[in-house]
Amino acid sequence: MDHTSLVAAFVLTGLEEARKDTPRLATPPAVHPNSPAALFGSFSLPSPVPDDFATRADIQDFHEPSESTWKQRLRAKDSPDCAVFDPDLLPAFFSSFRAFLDSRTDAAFSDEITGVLLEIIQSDAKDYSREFDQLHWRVLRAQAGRLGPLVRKFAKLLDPHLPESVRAGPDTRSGRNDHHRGDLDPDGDVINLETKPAFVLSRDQVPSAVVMVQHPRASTDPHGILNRLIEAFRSSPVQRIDAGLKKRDSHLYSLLLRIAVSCRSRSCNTFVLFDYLHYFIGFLVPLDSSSPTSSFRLVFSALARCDSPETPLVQVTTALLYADRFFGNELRRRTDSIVEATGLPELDLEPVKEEEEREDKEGDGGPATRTRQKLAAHTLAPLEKIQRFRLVYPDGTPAEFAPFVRFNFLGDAVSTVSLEATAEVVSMLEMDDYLGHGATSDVFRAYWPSSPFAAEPRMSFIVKLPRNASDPEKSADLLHEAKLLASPSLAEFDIVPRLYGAFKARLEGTEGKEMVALLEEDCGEPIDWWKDLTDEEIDQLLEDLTRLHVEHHIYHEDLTTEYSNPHNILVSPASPSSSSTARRVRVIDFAWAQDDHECEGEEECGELRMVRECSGWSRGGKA
Ligand SMILES: Nc1ncnc2c1ncn2[C@@H]1O[C@H](COP(=O)(O)OP(=O)(O)OP(=O)(O)O)[C@@H](O)[C@H]1O
Repeated sequence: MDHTSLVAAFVLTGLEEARKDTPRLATPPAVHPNSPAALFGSFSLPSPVPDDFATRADIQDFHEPSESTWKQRLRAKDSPDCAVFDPDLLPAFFSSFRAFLDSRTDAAFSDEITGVLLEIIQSDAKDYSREFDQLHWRVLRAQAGRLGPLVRKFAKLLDPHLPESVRAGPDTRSGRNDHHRGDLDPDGDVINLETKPAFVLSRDQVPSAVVMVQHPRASTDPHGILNRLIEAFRSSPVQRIDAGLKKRDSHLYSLLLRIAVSCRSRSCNTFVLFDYLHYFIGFLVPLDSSSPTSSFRLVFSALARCDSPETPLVQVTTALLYADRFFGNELRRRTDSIVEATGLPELDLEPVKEEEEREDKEGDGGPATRTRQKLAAHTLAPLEKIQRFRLVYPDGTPAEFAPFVRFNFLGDAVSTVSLEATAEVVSMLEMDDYLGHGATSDVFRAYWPSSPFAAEPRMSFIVKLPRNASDPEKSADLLHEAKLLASPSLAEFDIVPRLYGAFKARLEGTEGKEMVALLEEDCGEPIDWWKDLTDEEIDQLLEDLTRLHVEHHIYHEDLTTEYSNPHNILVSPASPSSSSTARRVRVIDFAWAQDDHECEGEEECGELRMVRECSGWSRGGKA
């Protein structure tokens, strides 16, 4: 078998078949570092950077011992100073990788691998090249899953041919190379960041984060976030990531910080940013390379299509695994020359500081609490009064759904309310991050006021839509959740999200079918493990859950995954209405909850016992 057909056989018939047929690849590494576990961290991307993300001024006090509140903050050294746009970075990076491959003794093999891989990519690209608007974003999201296996295949083909010194090899660690909040970094600092990039590629414990932009028109619309990224750098290829940028375009600001958090929380300096169709490749470059604690610049390339034969995404992604070996110096040189030629804009934090001080003086509690209290009162109250809304993507494009209309769900059945147009004002609610889904709903974070360009800070809330718009059962499950959350006794119980309203929209092209949407309070981020809660928080949670059972007769049914992970327990910073600085632990997702539970008490009740046992194991682990 010649080499080309060998490679083709390997790819087409799978690893096991190829192992049988080929003596040259007969002994692939037993444990490959680019295993699926390493490739797929998670496909959800909860925003790691809340909208009230600390400014650089706030970051300075991060190390204060009184800092007991859980906050997702960048430490000063993690915060990129500025972003540098290098349109030629991608081709330069790719050709450098190709030159590296070509310098191997069996130079021809890189072409053969490229050929086989390109074929696969381009067959995938046939789907992508269909009219974009015909592709539902859910389909695109599912297709993004193909990238991981492609990269894995490519890395497997490549690795055995590389010289020992750069080979990923069998000994390197497989699995996610994540740091968890509370771990210590190499400098002994507590890591206080939790993010979920799309997945993390890991080689020799050097990871690369792949950050997915969960928005269907991020790069296809002129005002999509990726195009806005390019637009922002059109006049100057160097931009400060500061309060000025936050004011001009808060989405862009959050995106750049999110990239930095995704990378830095995994001690990783390389990333791919993509939205299924287009991608950027980028790096965090230390300002002072001699000091590992120096702050960083974010450097990224121009937008490239995923199916481009020039720079196939899968090869570029794989190349990131080897980037540190041959691209570091060149990258620094390029960055420095752009920054020198352009000059670094001045950092201007004064107006923001003044604003914050004014707010602090007016409030009652600690600074963070007062700000939120004020914001909550001013910005989220109108949500409860909205009668009709349309969903809008961050670029202003209306989502495909008809306007939603508030309805009295405590009295009405789903399909009987009139949705005829009225002269009432239709609010535009802007979806932002796609937070994820369960069996029932797709969940988005949204902001109020909705304009990304508004000067005032915005508050987030949650939009829950049924997973399958035309399935009446999903809408009925959401309605069930709404009824529970709105019941007078539960509405005041802080452990559950506040419901701002239930709405419905008529589905076009269906015989009178309607879908339900819920607007809920944003309860923060899900915890990964029980050990993410302190002992005091677990005690409080157990007490609250017992109240939920005994006083409110609610049996949640879905508190944990089948592996006992607490996926419906969320944490958020301190309550806006309390002077306490403790973070809040909340329970979400009442779509399947029973509301007629006669609880036999914590000794006998299955759900209470299960939570006590699972959280108890984690306490045992801590001790
Ligand atoms: N109120 C909220 N605040 C913050 N994030 C939320 C909120 N509600 C949902 N989410 C996010 O959305 C994800 C999916 O939500 P949820 O579990 O409610 O979906 P579901 O379809 O109702 O679940 P299930 O399959 O259990 O019925 C959650 O894991 C969480 O990340």
